[in-house]
Amino acid sequence: MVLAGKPGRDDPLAHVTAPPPDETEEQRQVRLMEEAEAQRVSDAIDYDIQQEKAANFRGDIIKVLLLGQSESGSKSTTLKNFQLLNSPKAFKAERASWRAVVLLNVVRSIRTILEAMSDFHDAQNSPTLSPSRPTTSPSSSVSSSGSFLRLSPEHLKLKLRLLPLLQVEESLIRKLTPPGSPEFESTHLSQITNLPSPFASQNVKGKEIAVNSQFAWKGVFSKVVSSTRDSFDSAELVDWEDPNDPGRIIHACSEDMIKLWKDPTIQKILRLQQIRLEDMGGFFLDDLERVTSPRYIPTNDDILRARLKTLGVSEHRFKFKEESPIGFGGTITREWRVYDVGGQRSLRAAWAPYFDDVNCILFLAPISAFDQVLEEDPTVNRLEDSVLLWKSIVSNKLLAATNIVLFLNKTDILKQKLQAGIKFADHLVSYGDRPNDFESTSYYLRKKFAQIQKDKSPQRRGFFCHMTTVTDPKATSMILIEVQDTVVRKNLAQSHLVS
Ligand SMILES: Nc1nc2c(ncn2[C@@H]2O[C@H](COP(=O)(O)OP(=O)(O)OP(=O)(O)O)[C@@H](O)[C@H]2O)c(=O)[nH]1
Ligand SMILES: [Mg+2]
Repeated sequence: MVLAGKPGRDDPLAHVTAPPPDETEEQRQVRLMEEAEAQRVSDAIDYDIQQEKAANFRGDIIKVLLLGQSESGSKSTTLKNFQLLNSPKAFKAERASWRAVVLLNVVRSIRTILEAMSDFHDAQNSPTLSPSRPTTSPSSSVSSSGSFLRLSPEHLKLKLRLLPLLQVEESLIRKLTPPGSPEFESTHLSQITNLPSPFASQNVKGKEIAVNSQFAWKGVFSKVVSSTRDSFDSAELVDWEDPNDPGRIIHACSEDMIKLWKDPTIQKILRLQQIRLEDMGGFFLDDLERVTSPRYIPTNDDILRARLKTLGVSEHRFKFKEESPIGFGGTITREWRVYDVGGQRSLRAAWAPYFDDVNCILFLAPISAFDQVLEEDPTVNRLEDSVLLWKSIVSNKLLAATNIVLFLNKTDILKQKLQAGIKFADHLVSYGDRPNDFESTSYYLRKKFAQIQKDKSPQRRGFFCHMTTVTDPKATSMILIEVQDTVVRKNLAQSHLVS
């Protein structure tokens, strides 16, 4: 039968959206009200999208994407610097929430030492056992100074006394990543307490807690206190009387932790196994007395040094006032949207959807990582990974007109490593016999990144590069102000070009 021509019949959705044939007057009124409300919501969304497009076009909204490998030193730390610079009050209000992360970082460092002691002990006692770290071997019990290394009964007692910390770690992680949260599967360490020896578990080694910034982890350790007072002190959020507060056990273990970290034999064992805790994110072992004290609240510096791996992508908005470019002495407010992403290889596919409308990419390359390998793939050198990532970002056609600012970061650690005698050329053969100092190595890297950008960019773009230590808030704030300035100027120039 031919139905064409009958009103509504040639619209395939007509019968789906049509009112039910037996609709009462009352039902009709309800339906019409619901339809009107749905239309209102839809119009409001359309309006918001239009407004945002217009604001984007005028340069009122500036979108910044932070990119770089995991622990690049770093995206989340740079974001914290943005927060510190543009909304210091909000940053201060969150200080107490970071206490759990600092304590977790402390416990993780101690676990690394305990595992190194176990490896060393096992390798010493069973010459046939394949040591879990490449540099540990029975013969490695002779230190570089030639003296014979041995763990004493006192060391083993110390280790036993520190065991409760492993349960603290587990309970901190459980609170930060409750079952059902996306992070739970990737980070939980529940096996650790079920094992006869907590150090026997190979699969927890190197596991690091990751938290999706969307998840409200900052609230999980807090008392419920609501306050809009300006003088609000985030210490009020901590329930200091809570008998289950993880800080209590950590405080009780404080003296033993200090003893362990300062012990010369332990230091030598760590060196033999090439473990440099002081170069890793979240290093607080030199501040144990302070960070494990009762009623400890992290300082701004502590928060910048705290390490919490990112999963997913999160957006952070800041209002930023600046002088009007037209020169009437007034100010204009711009909104900055900063996107922090997880840098681990498996998470990089999530970056692409952000490429088509960001105004600026801040690319972070940890240049201190020249002698390290990726946690997710130990066959890949971390500096090489950063270089390859840089190549793929600068050559990406979607990003051809996007401003890219490069931070060659962790310069403090690079300096320390070179001073400690670690040879740059041993890991980068092309470096040849140039001097093993900071000036030469950083100059070499700067040139290398610049050359790649020049060769691979689909169209000409300026090379904006900063040598950074983003855990230094003062120096970083100056750099960020400069970056903000450059991006605004470039953005204005671009919008004039298109208008
Ligand atoms: N010493 C030193 N430490 C740094 C520097 N930059 C970052 N860090 C530390 O390195 C660790 C890792 O930094 P994050 O900002 O968490 O790294 P990320 O790039 O966000 O890493 P993912 O979330 O895994 O992608 C943190 O503990 C930082 O405090 C630096 O310039 N010097
Ligand atoms: Mg991060």
